[in-house]
Amino acid sequence: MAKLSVNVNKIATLRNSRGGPIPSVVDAARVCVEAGAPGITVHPRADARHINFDDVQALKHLLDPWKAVEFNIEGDPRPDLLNLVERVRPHQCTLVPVRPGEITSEAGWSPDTDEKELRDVIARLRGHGIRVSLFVDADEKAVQLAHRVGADRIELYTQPYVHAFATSTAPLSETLAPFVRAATVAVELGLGVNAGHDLDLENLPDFVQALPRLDEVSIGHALISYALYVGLRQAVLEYREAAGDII
Ligand SMILES: CC(=O)[C@@H](O)[C@H](O)COP(=O)(O)O
Ligand SMILES: NCC(=O)COP(=O)(O)O
Repeated sequence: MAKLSVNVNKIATLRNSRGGPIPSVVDAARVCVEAGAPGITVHPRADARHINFDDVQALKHLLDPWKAVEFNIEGDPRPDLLNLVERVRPHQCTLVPVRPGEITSEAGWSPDTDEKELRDVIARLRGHGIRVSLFVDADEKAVQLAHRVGADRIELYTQPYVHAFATSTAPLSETLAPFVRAATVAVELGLGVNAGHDLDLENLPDFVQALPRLDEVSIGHALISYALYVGLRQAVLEYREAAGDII
């Protein structure tokens, strides 16, 4: 079983497409938590293509009274984002590498990333009581990096699993093996295990079932897209069930 954290980036994408206030990110997040979602995730990118800093502050205000709901802010460790995270004090900050011009996340932190910068950023955020997760590929060396730089958790970048799930003729166990191994190493090192990117109702159950530990899955694009057909409350209920959260 894994806790579902709903990424509401794409609500802001739709909102920004017309330049007005609707749909409301806060109203959408409220529907999610009222449907029992244990977490809300946002990724306020430098270009503010969807979630902006005002959204983050408004979500913090919404979620504060919901003591059982976690707020997760993702992003690259740029100064303005770190200052925002220090002001907002979310439960978790997920550090994600960002490549110029990317449409979406394309990979986790490389195992040969400069450790000092990451270690200093992580110590700064943890000093405020914020749990830090490091976004990594399913690579033992990247998991070991996360441990060396003092992260509390890893977040496994699941797009390679999703792609193989949809296209590969190899046994599913082969597709899952790197993720199982990476999660096993993480547990051995005392790290928590999160996962995310392109997960959906089809590929999620097998992934949740296979890993030795999975604390959280953050899901946005597929869930919000599905909600366009069935409604946001129903989408959250189905995704909670697919994540193994007993409804
Ligand atoms: C880290 C991750 O895989 C997702 O949070 C992704 O970065 C979402 O960003 P977009 O919603 O801009 O695609
Ligand atoms: N960390 C992954 C996330 O927050 C949502 O990714 P996606 O489901 O929008 O691909």
